[in-house]
Amino acid sequence: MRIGQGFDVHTFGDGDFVMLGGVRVPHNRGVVAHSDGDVVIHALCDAIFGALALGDIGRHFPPTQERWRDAESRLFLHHAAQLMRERGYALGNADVTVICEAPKVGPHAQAMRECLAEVLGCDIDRVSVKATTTEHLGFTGRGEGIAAQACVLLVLA
Ligand SMILES: Nc1ccn([C@@H]2O[C@H](COP(=O)(O)O)[C@@H](O)[C@H]2O)c(=O)n1
Ligand SMILES: C[C@@]1(CO)OP(=O)(O)OP(=O)(O)OC[C@H]1O
Repeated sequence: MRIGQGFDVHTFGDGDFVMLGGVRVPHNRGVVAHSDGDVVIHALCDAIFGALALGDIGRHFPPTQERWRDAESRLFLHHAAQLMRERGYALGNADVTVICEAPKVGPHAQAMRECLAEVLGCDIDRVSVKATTTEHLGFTGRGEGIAAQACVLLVLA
């Protein structure tokens, strides 16, 4: 078994939606990012890369490379899942927490779980998506940005 954790932050910027767990969530801001800025998927990728001791998302998809500009983050997760399988592991479970005052994640959590499970190639009951505010404290509390943290357990396939 291998355990991994990941964390990601993006600043809010111009726009009217944020990508979260592969789902387009309407919001009065967008995010500033090289890719589509999906903090859920970025944290999940880093958790998988961490569990496999394969570095981090920036090593696999350097922000200096034009080819990743506006990229769909589900491509990153697909790659992480492929590396996991190549090394003989399957996803035991993944647990993600989104941290922001808004948008509300709850109404979209099921769609995110469905999308993540599809990209990961696993049953939906292995994937959890939760959310919390920070009670108006800190950068998420001031609505300056959005964060996500993820934990994964990888089991021998
Ligand atoms: N962006 C968010 C934040 C929170 N939720 C849901 O609200 C519950 C209460 O949040 P607190 O920070 O006040 O504990 C939380 O447990 C989530 O169910 C949400 O959907 N989206
Ligand atoms: C995802 C990558 C892709 O170039 O860029 P960003 O979208 O800026 O996201 P970040 O969470 O900063 O991770 C770094 C990069 O790998």
